[in-house]
Amino acid sequence: MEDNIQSAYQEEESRLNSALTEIDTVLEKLRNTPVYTGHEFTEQALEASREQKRKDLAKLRQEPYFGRLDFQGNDEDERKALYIGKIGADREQVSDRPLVIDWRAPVASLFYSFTGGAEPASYEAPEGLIEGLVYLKRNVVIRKEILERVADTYNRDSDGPAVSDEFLVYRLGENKDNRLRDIVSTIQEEQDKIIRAAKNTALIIQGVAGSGKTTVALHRLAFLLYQYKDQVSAEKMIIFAPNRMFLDYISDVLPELGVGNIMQSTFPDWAAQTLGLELPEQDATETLNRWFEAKGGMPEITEETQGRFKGSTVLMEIIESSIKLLEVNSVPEDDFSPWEGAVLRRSMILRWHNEEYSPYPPAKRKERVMARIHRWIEMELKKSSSTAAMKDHKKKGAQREKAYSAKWPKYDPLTIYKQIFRAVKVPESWPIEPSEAIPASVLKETAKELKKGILREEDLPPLLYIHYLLNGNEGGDRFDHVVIDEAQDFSPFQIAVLDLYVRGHSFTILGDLSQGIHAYKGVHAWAEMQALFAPEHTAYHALTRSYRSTMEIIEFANGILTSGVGSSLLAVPVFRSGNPVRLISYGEGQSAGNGAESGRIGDVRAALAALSGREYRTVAILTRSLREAEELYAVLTEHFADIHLIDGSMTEYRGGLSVLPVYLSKGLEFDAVILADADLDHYGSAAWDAKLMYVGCTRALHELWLLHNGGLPSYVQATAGETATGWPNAE
Ligand SMILES: Nc1ncnc2c1ncn2[C@@H]1O[C@H](COP(=O)(O)OP(=O)(O)OP(=O)(O)O)[C@@H](O)[C@H]1O
Repeated sequence: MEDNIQSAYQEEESRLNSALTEIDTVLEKLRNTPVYTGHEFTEQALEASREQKRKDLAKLRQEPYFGRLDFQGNDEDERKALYIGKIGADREQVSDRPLVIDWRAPVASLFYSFTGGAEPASYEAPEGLIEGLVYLKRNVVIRKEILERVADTYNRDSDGPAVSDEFLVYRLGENKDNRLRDIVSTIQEEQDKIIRAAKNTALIIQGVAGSGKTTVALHRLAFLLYQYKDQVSAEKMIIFAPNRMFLDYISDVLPELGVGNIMQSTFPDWAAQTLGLELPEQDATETLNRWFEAKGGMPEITEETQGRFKGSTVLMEIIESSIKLLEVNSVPEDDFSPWEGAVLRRSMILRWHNEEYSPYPPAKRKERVMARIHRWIEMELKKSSSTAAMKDHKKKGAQREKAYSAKWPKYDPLTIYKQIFRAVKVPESWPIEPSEAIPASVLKETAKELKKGILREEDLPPLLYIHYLLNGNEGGDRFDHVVIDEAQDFSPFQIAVLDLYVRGHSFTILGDLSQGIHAYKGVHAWAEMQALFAPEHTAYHALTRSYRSTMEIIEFANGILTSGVGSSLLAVPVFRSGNPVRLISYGEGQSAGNGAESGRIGDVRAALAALSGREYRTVAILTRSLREAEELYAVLTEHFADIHLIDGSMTEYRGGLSVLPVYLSKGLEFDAVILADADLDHYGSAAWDAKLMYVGCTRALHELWLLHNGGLPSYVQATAGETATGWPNAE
């Protein structure tokens, strides 16, 4: 066995050396080609492509490939060793295979989809299905041109039948810094299917915590750009994520995959920009506080809860019928007379409005009709009997034109939204009625807030929809693809509005219902979103394997899901074992008798000291509320100079030691997590409390400690059997 590993290493080292020499030769040639600086278009394009190649090869040199697949197609005479890397590279001389195959190429899909066994394997190529035998699947770790590791995950000649997880486990065991990383070398079959799914489908993905949803979505973007290079462009793809700090956290993955320029935004930021509105900065934090800091637990959520109602397609229908009525009744009742003796009949204006300009949306239509009226006035002016009369008509005409325009409905989204909710007076001639379908409590509350100028996140989809119905898609440009991460917090209305701005329903919608801690506005079942699309335009995938955490942590978190959340969407761990989850009661041992800092604060501090003393790069303390995070931070910052508080207003994620409320930890991960106050005083017995705790526990990669005051929620007790209790050195 040793000998095999040794010879595999030598074989790969020699192949690496020859690959590097080949890259150098091509690079040298490119560098010696004089840079074209002239004005000839074709030459400029060639120069741009040479420059891109210079950059790609310089990058490729550092880590030319990560995998090798030996494959022999049924029609081929011999098996070929295919080397797979993040960027493809051709050979210097003409050859039957490239120097490096791009991981997104059809044949590279075998590297991910092949799960072992003696049976032939196949992949979909442009020329049809190619079938053959896989002989070897090998992972090769190269860093800065040095071969560090060779691991065979399948060898037809010597191994058992299945592809082994050994290399994956090695990769998962590494510590994390402050950035999400690419996973090209270890993409799993279930993930690969999503990454390579056809473009024009609204993919809805339910994935357990740590199943790689965010990572997979980013790889999918890179794949779509490769596979559909003539149809899509990075500038027309967008990722929606919950907050700006999360966008910062994921910002390295696409550049690592050689992809740039993809837009990244939060829904409120994009909506505000599209609407040309300035949103008050504190809105999101204020909303979070309202739900998460409420004493006595989460208020009850029903379909009449503001967020749920405003995210529903019921409101969409109300808006649609309101705008239709407004449109039908928009042309003022009277004929238009710019001055005595000149009359433009309403019937003519109606003809323009209802026939000639009917393809335009209402606001544009009004603009066209008013421009036509303006031209009519100018023609009429020419008929004036004298210069003095013309001057007089011109003045009167301008005034009456303005007054006539003011009689039309005000085609401004916010005004119409306020009218629908009766936050402003509605002119009698405009038939916007408060619909009986709006629950009285929502009507009252919204009118009150709108009068005060308060706009919440849930007001944005309806505003955008009104904007779209009034103006159409103004820029005319649509997204080629939209990714929505943490989609369980999105409402059906949000998705429906986005669908108006995307070509071919091309969505990747990812989330986890068990992490639906924003249930006051998000979906409660994926069917709510699937219902928005025709069956042929949507597909559903479930990711059940969790890659982030150790088996111990996953099993513990599964216990919370079963007995607290009441969910059967349990995570299947990769076989990676670590320390047991630890439950520590305040005041026992470590900090007892430590003066003012005995008990809770002393214990949190001791736990942080213990965990940050190990070889972890990121450690987080998760509290139930922001206030508690702030309080702990104030004390801990005296002892840990490099600790930081995450409070929802950050735009950058720094890694290291962090304190944050559990609801802001969603999407992030840490080597070690200390869940402070994991007790009944902070987490009630409702499913929502269990979801919060589930989110907190599943942030940990290697180590999870729960600190509490003795009274544990039943869903923690139910799983306590598989944990360790008390301080490690007290055992
Ligand atoms: N195939 C894989 N190979 C190696 N690491 C993986 C793989 N899939 C996922 N991971 C790792 O698992 C962790 C979780 O991934 P990610 O954050 O994308 O999951 P998620 O489903 O979005 O999680 P959550 O819903 O809990 O936020 C990351 O560290 C990621 O690198």
